[in-house]
Amino acid sequence: MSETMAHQAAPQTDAPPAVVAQGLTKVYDTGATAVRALDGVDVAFARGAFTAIMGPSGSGKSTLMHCLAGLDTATSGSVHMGRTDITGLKDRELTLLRRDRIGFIFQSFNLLPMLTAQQNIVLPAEIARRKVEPKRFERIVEVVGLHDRLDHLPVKLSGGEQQRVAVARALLNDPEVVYADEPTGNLDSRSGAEVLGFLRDSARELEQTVIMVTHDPMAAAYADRVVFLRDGRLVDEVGTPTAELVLDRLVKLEG
Ligand SMILES: Nc1ncnc2c1ncn2[C@@H]1O[C@H](COP(=O)(O)OP(=O)(O)OP(=O)(O)O)[C@@H](O)[C@H]1O
Repeated sequence: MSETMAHQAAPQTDAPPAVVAQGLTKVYDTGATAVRALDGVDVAFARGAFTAIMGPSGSGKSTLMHCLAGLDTATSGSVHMGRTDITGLKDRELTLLRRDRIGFIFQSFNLLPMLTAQQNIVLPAEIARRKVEPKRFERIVEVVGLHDRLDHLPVKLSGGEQQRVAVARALLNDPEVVYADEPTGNLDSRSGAEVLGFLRDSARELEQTVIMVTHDPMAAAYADRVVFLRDGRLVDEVGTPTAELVLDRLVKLEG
């Protein structure tokens, strides 16, 4: 999807971006030396857009994602989700924010082995005592193509199918943002392409905001926009990325 289309897909209101970080700084105090993992990051993520975060190893990608998603707290600066300033929230409030407003997809799928695909998909809703809308469930299962796999345990599913279950689980609650951390890191290239296609479709068709950390230029090419970190700073970005363009920028950053 072109950047223009991504912007057209956004609702025509004066709603703020899905996520905004301002002056985001994270210092890890490891005793002898302090590591400045994030050094004043300003970035906004549009609603309904699929954005990839890239950068050399150690540039701060995971730290940025963890601070944006309320999994870690910043040393200074702020993170807004919509109109909510999440910076000052207490642990309990952050837990509820993650449960009710965010979907997560991890490299390692994180499915419960004793539950079927369907049970895994609806588990977060059940824990939160939230009613699952049958239409929404059907739609999501259709998008990720899992109809004939719903009764299977994870061990009976391929890696790609397991990650599709994780994608469905993340999307079911219609979260404001889905964070994906190297979602294709454990998949072969065909299964990876499928999962990335679903993430792209969920942004296009469901207006789902998706923010993904990846090392892989091919994966980043599925996004509407790629932002680049180096030494904890946002140093570049590309709209309407291709794998070649992303690789070119990465090589420049690492050089
Ligand atoms: N818990 C921690 N304690 C101390 N330093 C940390 C901690 N977590 C991360 N760091 C440091 O912060 C910097 C950024 O790390 P981060 O994991 O965010 O980078 P990254 O871009 O995700 O790296 P990679 O691509 O290798 O996963 C690195 O120098 C790292 O060593």
